[in-house]
Formats: sequence, structure tokens, C-alpha cells
Amino acid sequence: MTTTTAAVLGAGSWGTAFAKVLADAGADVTIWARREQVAAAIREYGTNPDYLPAVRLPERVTATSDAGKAIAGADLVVLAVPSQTLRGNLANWAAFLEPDATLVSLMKGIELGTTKRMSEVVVETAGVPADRVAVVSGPNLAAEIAAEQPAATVVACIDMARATVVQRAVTTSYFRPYTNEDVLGCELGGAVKNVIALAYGIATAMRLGDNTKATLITRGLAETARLGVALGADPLTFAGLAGLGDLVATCSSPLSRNRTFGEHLGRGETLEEAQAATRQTAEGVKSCLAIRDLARTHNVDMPITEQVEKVCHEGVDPRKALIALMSRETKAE
Ligand SMILES: NC(=O)C1=CN([C@@H]2O[C@H](COP(=O)(O)OP(=O)(O)OC[C@H]3O[C@@H](n4cnc5c(N)ncnc54)[C@H](O)[C@@H]3O)[C@@H](O)[C@H]2O)C=CC1
Ligand SMILES: O=C(CO)COP(=O)(O)O
Repeated sequence: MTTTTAAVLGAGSWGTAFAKVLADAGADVTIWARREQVAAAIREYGTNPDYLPAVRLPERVTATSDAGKAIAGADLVVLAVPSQTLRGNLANWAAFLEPDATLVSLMKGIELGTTKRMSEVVVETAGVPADRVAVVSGPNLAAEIAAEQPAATVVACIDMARATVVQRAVTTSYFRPYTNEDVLGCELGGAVKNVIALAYGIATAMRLGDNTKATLITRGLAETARLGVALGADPLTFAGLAGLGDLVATCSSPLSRNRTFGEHLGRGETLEEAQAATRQTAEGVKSCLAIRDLARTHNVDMPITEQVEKVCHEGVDPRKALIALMSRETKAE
């Protein structure tokens, strides 16, 4: 069997941990880091000092700050930058892609303005057919994966043969990928769970109990599935790893940036204060706007998302948001 050559574009926590997964599965991996300083540290010391300082990367992982060098010759091109920056970045990278390279999106966001999913942005910006784009999504907190704690995930692609190739390329003793054809459902599950995790973080900071939290998870999943079905996703996807699995992991974990961000808001901080206090990407903060717009366009009721957007972007007090949620008209489950 020939060795997979992979480029991981983005040296944040998930890009770095995913590079380790690929290398542990046998691939030769080049990480692209925006800052040469980070690329040099990975090359010289085998660690990413900014994001996963305690994790030793396998020898098969190298790094560069020259995206063209990383992409040229790569069979798998893994995209791991913040969602709202994908379009601009990929426009610069597309020219370096090999003719049959598979593009793998790790990103869990919806584009502001266009309300497009990341795979849609990839198809549009890189000019590749949708069957060359795969999505990896599931309960995959980067620090836990980097510590080799067992976890499963989903590799979604409309081309099952390609999904299987990606699945093989990322299977290790601690990382177990399942294939799925429902790219739309997997991407929506990944993006909306970040918004629900913001609500969960707010509830945590407000010292609300387990009944409240279970209600948020369950009704959060209900509104995710409602949007998904309206857009054509398979409802079963939301009961799987990329739906319920990721929602539970993200809401329950203090490692989650979205939940942590929500805790800042729940303590009464403004959006700016919460942003200043947290350094890493909390995708739900921006995506809640795009998801709300998507829901309104398709006449889908997403009450938790609506209130999270109001707390984040309209300065609504979380206590008022909670009252608004609880005083809605009662209905059948
Ligand atoms: N961290 C995690 O546990 C997981 C993250 N994800 C998703 O992976 C994606 C990437 O997230 P992380 O690696 O966690 O983010 P991060 O916050 O750890 O790192 C983001 C990386 O992107 C770089 N970056 C920031 N602005 C940029 C720009 N304009 N252009 C190019 N690069 C830029 C940063 O320097 C950094 O290297 C997100 O969509 C996130 O939702 C998915 C699963 C797990
Ligand atoms: O997507 C994740 C786990 O699957 C990571 O969630 P956060 O971005 O909230 O840290």
C-alpha cells in the first residue's frame, strides 16, 4: 500500500491533534502554520507550543508556513482554520491542489452572510466537485484525542469510496471513524452544537441544575434536527456521533471553548469581555447569526439559537433570555 501524503492547513488545537492522528495512522504529514515561529517549533521540537505544548508529535509530522509547499503532492488536504476565514484562505490555496486530492473539512461553522456550510464553501472556492470533499465531525475534543483517549468520529462524503479512503487514513488504536453519506446532517450537527454549548455554558455559570442542562441538550438536538430535516438531512444523523455524540461531549466538557465562552457570558460579561478572556476559536459565537438566518429563511423554529444570538450580539441579559425561552407557548413534543 502506498503511504498517504497529507497537508493539514491550520495549526490550532484540532489541526495539530488531527495531524498526529494521521501520522499515527501511517501518513506523512505537513502542517501549515500561519506564523513561521509555530512551524519552526513543530519542526525543531516536535510540539506546538501555542496550542498543545504537552503533546509530542510523531516524527512523520513536519511543518511549514508556506501553504503551497504543504499542499503540493498531498493526497489529503485537511482544512482546519476558523470557519469565517476559510473562503479567503482557500482562494489563495486552490491553485496548489493536486488534480484528485481529497479535501477534508474539520471545521464546525456556518459562513456569515452566505449561510453556507464549510463543504459548500470548499466546492465554491476551490472549484472542485462535491464528491471530492469529506467532512470529519464527532465528539472529538482535541486535547483528549491528542492524549490518545479512545473516541469515535464520522467521515462524511457523498462518494462512499472516498469516505472509505479517508476512514482508512485516520484509523488508529484510539480514533475510530465511521463513514456516513449525509454530509449536510454531519456539518449541521457540528455547527449547531456549538450554539447549544454556549447556552449550556451560560446555564452552568448561572448555577442551573441537571434538569435544565438535560433540557437544553434534548431541545437543542430537537431544533438541530428540525433545521436538518428542513434542509434535506437524514434525521438519524442527529442521533449519531456527529449529532448527539458531539453535542453531549461539547456541552459536558470544561475543555470546550464554546461552553467556556458561554460561562463568561453567563457571569454577566459582555461579548468583548468574553472574547478578551478566551483566546481560541468559539465558532458558535459567529455561527449563531448564520444559523438563525438559515432557520428563518426555511421557517424553522430554533428558540435556543435565537436566544443565544440575542445574548451574544444584542446585549440581552441571559436571565431575560431564559424567561423568554420558558414563557413560550406550550406545545406537543
Ligand atoms: N479544538 C477542538 O477540539 C475541535 C475543533 N474543531 C473545529 O476545528 C476548526 C479549527 O479549530 P481549532 O483548531 O480548534 O482552532 P484554534 O482556535 O485552536 O486555532 C485556530 C488556528 O487558526 C489560525 N487562524 C486564526 N485566524 C486565521 C486566519 N485568518 N487565517 C488562517 N489561520 C487563522 C490560528 O492561528 C490557529 O492556528 C474549528 O472550526 C473548530 O470548530 C472541530 C473538532 C474539535
Ligand atoms: O468540536 C469540538 C468537540 O467535538 C470542540 O468544541 P469546542 O470548539 O467548543 O472546543
